[in-house]
Amino acid sequence: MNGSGFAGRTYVVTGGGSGIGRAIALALGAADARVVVAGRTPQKLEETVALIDQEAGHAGRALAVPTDVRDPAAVDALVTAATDRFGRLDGLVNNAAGNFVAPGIDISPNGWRAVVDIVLNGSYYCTRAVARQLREQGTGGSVLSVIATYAWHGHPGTVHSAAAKAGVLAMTRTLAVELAPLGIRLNCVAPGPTETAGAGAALWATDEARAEVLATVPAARFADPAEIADASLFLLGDRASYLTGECLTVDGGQWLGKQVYGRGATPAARGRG
Ligand SMILES: CCC/C=C/C(=O)SCCNC(=O)CCNC(=O)[C@H](O)C(C)(C)COP(=O)([O-])OP(=O)([O-])OC[C@H]1O[C@@H](n2cnc3c(N)ncnc32)[C@H](O)[C@@H]1OP(=O)([O-])[O-]
Ligand SMILES: NC(=O)C1=CN([C@@H]2O[C@H](COP(=O)(O)OP(=O)(O)OC[C@H]3O[C@@H](n4cnc5c(N)ncnc54)[C@H](OP(=O)(O)O)[C@@H]3O)[C@@H](O)[C@H]2O)C=CC1
Repeated sequence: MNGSGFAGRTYVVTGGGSGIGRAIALALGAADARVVVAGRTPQKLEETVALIDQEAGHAGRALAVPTDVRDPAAVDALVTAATDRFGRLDGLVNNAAGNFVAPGIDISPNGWRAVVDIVLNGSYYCTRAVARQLREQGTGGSVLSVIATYAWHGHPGTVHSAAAKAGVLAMTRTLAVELAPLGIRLNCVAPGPTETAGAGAALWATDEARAEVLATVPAARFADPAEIADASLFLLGDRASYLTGECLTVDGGQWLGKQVYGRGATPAARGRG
């Protein structure tokens, strides 16, 4: 990725201690960016930092800042820690999320709040804090939010997450217009089912559930987190310099392949996956 424009830039990645967030953090590090990873579990963040340092061949390219994105004061402190360490910011990846499968009618107010606070409120607090820093610097920058296709088609069993991801998409489109004069671009990436421990535990914990998910994907496989990271770096970086308020779907055709009549319409559903 040399020559991609990331060298020397600094990006905050929430949920950077695992799964897709770690893959994005590693891809940024490999592109010579400086990376600040934030999440609730220090050990997972330090592992990501060690992997970035290992790839770079030296320490100092990455920083772990334990942060709960639901706490606006902690998010402000995250941005302060990042700028104290690296001098400036260039962008943000809103990747942190929480999820579980339950009928909407049975989710407790606290369960609803847990997911919406992380996904929607956390993304807003982080976007606000980073955008204020970019405005102060007068440099512009780029914000990417990781959402899901059910932000627009909905999905039974995850009403809290679908509603929160839809909110993040609306936030992105709104702020893309408000912040364009400051040179700040905002976009979303919507992954399809991606092989991560977090999503596996939350959404397809059994072999049967996993097979059901796979049957919905025309490409007949899960995504590798590195494939989501590739698309993410495109949206974050200069090759997407005139692109704002958009959402790039990276789902192996899953949502377009939704069945509207009886028999399975995808190769996997027909047993050829
Ligand atoms: C296509 C896919 C797209 C998206 C993929 C992803 O997002 S993958 C990303 C996947 N990665 C992750 O999800 C990783 C991060 N996930 C997490 O941190 C947790 O799953 C969290 C979101 C619940 C937050 O945890 P926390 O420590 O802040 O909170 P807590 O433990 O105290 O619970 C709060 C409330 O939620 C309730 N509740 C919880 N589970 C269930 C359930 N199964 N059933 C019903 N309710 C449930 C719990 O009972 C409580 O309510 P109560 O009893 O007080 O009324
Ligand atoms: N994997 C998939 O199939 C899909 C994933 N996505 C999205 O991709 C993103 C990454 O998911 P994935 O990598 O699969 O799952 P993970 O569970 O690995 O990632 C979630 C991350 O969010 C962090 N996090 C959770 N709560 C908070 C919080 N309150 N404050 C700060 N960080 C928090 C977790 O770290 P910690 O617990 O240490 O805080 C974890 O690193 C999410 O936005 C998810 O919705 C979208 C579509 C499909």
